[in-house]
Amino acid sequence: MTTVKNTSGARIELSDVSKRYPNQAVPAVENFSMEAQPGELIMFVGPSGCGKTTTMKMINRIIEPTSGSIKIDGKDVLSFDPNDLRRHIGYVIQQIGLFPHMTIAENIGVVPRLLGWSKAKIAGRVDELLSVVQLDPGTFANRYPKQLSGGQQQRIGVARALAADPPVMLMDEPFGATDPITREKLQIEFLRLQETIGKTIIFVTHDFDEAVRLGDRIAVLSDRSQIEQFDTPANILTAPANDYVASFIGHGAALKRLALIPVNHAKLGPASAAVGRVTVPEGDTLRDALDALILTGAPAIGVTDVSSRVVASITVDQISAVLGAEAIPAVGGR
Ligand SMILES: Nc1ncnc2c1ncn2[C@@H]1O[C@H](COP(=O)(O)OP(=O)(O)OP(=O)(O)O)[C@@H](O)[C@H]1O
Repeated sequence: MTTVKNTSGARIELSDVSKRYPNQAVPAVENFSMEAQPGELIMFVGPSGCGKTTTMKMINRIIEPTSGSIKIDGKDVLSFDPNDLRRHIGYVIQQIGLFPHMTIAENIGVVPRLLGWSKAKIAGRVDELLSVVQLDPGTFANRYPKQLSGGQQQRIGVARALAADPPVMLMDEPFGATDPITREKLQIEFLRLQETIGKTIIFVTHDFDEAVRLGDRIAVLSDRSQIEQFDTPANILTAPANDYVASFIGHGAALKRLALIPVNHAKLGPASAAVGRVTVPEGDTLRDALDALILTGAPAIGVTDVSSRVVASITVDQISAVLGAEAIPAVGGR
């Protein structure tokens, strides 16, 4: 399960939660139960309309549940004042929602201002958060949102959600509107950030690859937010609970699993067997190694240690062996 890390997160418990919108024959969410541990990054993944967003928005009461209970660190969310609750839960959405007439610094400072922080404390926090999301405070603090790229705006959205250091973050397709390269960059940065902040995060996505890349655990949801499987990415890829989950994973489950396994988990060959100049660092994934082997066409490539010395070699067969009996799917599949 989840690796132990620093956490400033809270436990979230949803018990038997249902939501029926007015005049709807079927509930949007029916008897949903789940627990997220402090510091866990939980992905909700499922097709459009299955109830992911409704389920998530009930946690900060943007949508009120029809029945069931939701607790944060044991406290029922219905016992909070809704505005107070929302100030203590970071919220990041795809449309970003930055205020166009406010500078970046003012945007990030919105919640701290509402909480009555001093100007000096807010300014310090803004600088700190801009650095955390890898934007230079001197360059960006006084710009307006339209003077930033989409990826930069999305980083500001994350910084703003973190401003008051909330224990819980809700993220609704936060990187959905960015191009694939920016998206991957944001995902990697976000993972690095979560390593240090350890929030409890519920993250909604359509994209199974994103769920695999980011999640400590993934909830695969079907209609009415029914949980088809709730487990680690590796377990879901290795043993999908049913045909629904298997079809959601799609083709190339083996390749996705490779993206979770470091090169040094394979039984490597001697450094002397490496052919050509292309190498792969031992901390990279088997997916990276396979890509490099396919790209070069070499029978074996070098594996390097932290000081970039070639210390071993790796072949396609050695990668296959890690996956056991599973065959590696055709090149090009993902
Ligand atoms: N305000 C509303 N009134 C009535 N029905 C609604 C309302 N909001 C959502 N629904 C319905 O509830 C179901 C779940 O919607 P929800 O937005 O939670 O799904 P989702 O999985 O997040 O979808 P998407 O990925 O497309 O955002 C859908 O059938 C939707 O049409």
